[in-house]
Amino acid sequence: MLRVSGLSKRFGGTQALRDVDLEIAPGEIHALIGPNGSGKSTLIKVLAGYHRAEPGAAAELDGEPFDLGHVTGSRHDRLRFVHQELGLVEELSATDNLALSHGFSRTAFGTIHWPETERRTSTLVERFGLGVDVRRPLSLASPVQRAVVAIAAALQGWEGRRGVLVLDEPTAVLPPGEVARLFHIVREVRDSGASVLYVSHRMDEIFALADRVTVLRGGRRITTRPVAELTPRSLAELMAGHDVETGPRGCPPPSRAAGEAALEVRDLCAGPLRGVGFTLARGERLGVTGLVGSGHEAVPYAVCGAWSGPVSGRARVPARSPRWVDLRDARALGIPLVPADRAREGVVGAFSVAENLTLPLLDRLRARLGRLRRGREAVLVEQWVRRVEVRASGPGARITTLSGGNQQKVVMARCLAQRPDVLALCEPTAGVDIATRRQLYELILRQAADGMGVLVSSSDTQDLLALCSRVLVVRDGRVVRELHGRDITEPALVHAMEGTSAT
Ligand SMILES: Nc1ncnc2c1ncn2[C@@H]1O[C@H](COP(=O)(O)OP(=O)(O)OP(=O)(O)O)[C@@H](O)[C@H]1O
Repeated sequence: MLRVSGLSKRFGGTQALRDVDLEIAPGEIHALIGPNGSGKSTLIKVLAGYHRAEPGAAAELDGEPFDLGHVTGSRHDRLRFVHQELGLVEELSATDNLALSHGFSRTAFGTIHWPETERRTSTLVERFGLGVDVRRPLSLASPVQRAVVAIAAALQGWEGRRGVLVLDEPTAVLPPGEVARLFHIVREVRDSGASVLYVSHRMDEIFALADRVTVLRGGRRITTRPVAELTPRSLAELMAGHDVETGPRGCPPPSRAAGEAALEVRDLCAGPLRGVGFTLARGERLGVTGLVGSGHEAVPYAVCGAWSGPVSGRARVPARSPRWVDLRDARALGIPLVPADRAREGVVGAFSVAENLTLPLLDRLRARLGRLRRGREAVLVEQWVRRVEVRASGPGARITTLSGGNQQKVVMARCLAQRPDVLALCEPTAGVDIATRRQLYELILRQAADGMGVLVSSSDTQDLLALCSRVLVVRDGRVVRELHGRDITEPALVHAMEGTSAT
């Protein structure tokens, strides 16, 4: 269905793709996998006509050649894309976003037929059953709902067509229940005769969904294999180029501290949350989880002062002050946040790696008369870039030129560089490859061992199993279960989230 050969792409000193070949068969789900920065998004952006390939590349779709050497708004109607950053206009509604690519329905007088346009949007979006309000601006929707709108936008007018639907890490912000729903849609698209190119870091997804997989490393195609011939371990080895541990991580070390509180929260109400309270000990890693809409993801935002809706409750960080703080002024608690939606909330796209990293530290780096001490800034940036192993062309590189996983490391470094007593994380490993995921886990565990309290909200059970010594399960806005140490298992978490019996 799609054949690409000799595809190379360079950005200044970075060779993002080297002579890559790719072939996708008709009706195939073809996975594309590789470590952060291996060139997956670049390949997709060349296919989409956003980047221009270097001379020598050739491509054809369903037997028709097309040119990868030009930048075009839309390469081919039979290549459809859902990009990592989703490509939505968040000030507009789902209806407007879908109409941007496929137009509005018109009345006989040529004016916009709103009821019909909205009905068309609802039909597409409701396949996912997430209750997206098709009239509200997408900035007010949840990350999951925005992902659904992006997928619906790509699927418009697709039914029964031959072509390739390209999904670049569509599940990065989707909780497990929603992933199953997405798989269903992806299979439906395949069964209707189309092919799918599916980029993911999650091995389980590739084994559950894909027929074949192409592995990229360092911008080169390492291999293309039927998934049935591989095991998670052999695939991880092909990705990393050496033997890799892929099994579930053993139980993380128990929390060092008992007693001394790092953070106390009482009567927290925000979004669906109805009076949540907990104490996080120094050195403890406390998880908060639940199904979509349970409210668990509001917890880190609310204690950092980053929740956009009304908040009530009180909290204190005893190491900073014995005083209780009204959660409407939660910023006074000084807790940094690693947010769920990196592109929207985590980085300033127009800033460099260094500027993104030192943004909250400017007071510390200011000399008399308010001038920034560039030398000190450079040393600090260099230390953290090395410590979290950020791969970038240099500290002055614009943050958006880094791969997703490397951007995540910069966000994490920015929070840790503040030397906080408490760190709050929301979906900390979304879009991060296996090796980087392990590095991030180790970094967090090390900081906790030094006494930092860690509050992590995640819908990814792997994160909770690898990081947490205690997990609060939230249902309908209340904590319904508390799991400790070895009791934190995948089935126990799922049963508690869903409110079903474990037997
Ligand atoms: N616009 C750009 N300018 C400069 N360098 C870029 C640009 N886009 C990508 N790169 C670089 O090209 C390389 C490949 O990046 P790419 O985003 O394609 O990786 P990826 O495999 O999609 O990573 P991830 O899994 O983290 O999303 C990286 O080193 C990245 O920093």
